[in-house]
Amino acid sequence: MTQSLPRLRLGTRGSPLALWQAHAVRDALVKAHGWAPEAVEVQVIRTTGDAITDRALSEAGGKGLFTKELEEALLDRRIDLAVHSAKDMATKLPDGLHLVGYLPRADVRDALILREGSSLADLKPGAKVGTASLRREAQLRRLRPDLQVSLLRGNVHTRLSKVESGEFDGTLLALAGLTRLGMADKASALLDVADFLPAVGQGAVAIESRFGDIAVDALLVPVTCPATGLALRVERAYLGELDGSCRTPIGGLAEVQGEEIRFRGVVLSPDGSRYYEIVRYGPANRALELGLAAGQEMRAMVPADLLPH
Ligand SMILES: NCc1[nH]cc(CCC(=O)O)c1CC(=O)O
Repeated sequence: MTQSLPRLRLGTRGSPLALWQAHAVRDALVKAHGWAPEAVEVQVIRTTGDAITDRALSEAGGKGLFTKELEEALLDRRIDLAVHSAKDMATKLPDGLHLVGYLPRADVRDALILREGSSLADLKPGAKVGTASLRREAQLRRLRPDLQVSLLRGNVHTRLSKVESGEFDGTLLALAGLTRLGMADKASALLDVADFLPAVGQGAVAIESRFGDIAVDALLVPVTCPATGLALRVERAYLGELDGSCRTPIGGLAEVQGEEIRFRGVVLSPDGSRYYEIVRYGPANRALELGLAAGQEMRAMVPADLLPH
């Protein structure tokens, strides 16, 4: 019997990181279903976020910049699934789309990449650190108010080369991204989540589909990681209660331990001088409620100049 190929079209951005993630989803699907590799086609779609390289993404409109064109392709039925870094996704998805699968989450920590040295303490007073993330900037300033933190955008390779060339003394990147690119050895230090919380969704690959496309969704059942899905439900509910516009430094991490979920969230002033933290526990079957309650509690605690009320 001949089969019409491909069975499934995956949409992805074209960055090396995004391609790695899409291929990981393809490989998992092919393995789980015993398909030929050609059964899953990876389609590269350029997004607005890929075209903007000269300013902080928070200034260019924040979340959604890396997903809009992929979501349009999904809605137009040009692809069947979109593969994303969960971290890059807005908390509100367009009508008709939902997240249906998650690969097992990688290490969630941020890595510090230094020109010289092996810990945050090795940066000299006044050293220049580049990042485009408000969350990383604020947490770094909180720990080291003496550092000069400035805008450094671009893909992982660009950022690393600006540290190597001496333009910056250091930068921060998600360890998960470095690892996927085979560059985990570039990490000079890993920042403990106890004093440096990752972004909501960091380290997780999320798969989006059209609502009601149950035949497609069913194909993801054997590849999706339930614990990662629960953690992301908590984190995304928390973030959704707060801001979503990317203009406030926000961190959040849910950890599933058996039947229980532990969530910790932080909000900071951009200069790191003000710091608000919340820790909450809840049963795994109330993940959404846990995230919503954490977000509401945080919102009640944070002054209006940090979070528009
Ligand atoms: N904002 C870009 C982005 N989106 C996801 C990752 C890393 C991979 C992940 O967190 O899953 C990165 C790079 C970075 O922040 O260093």
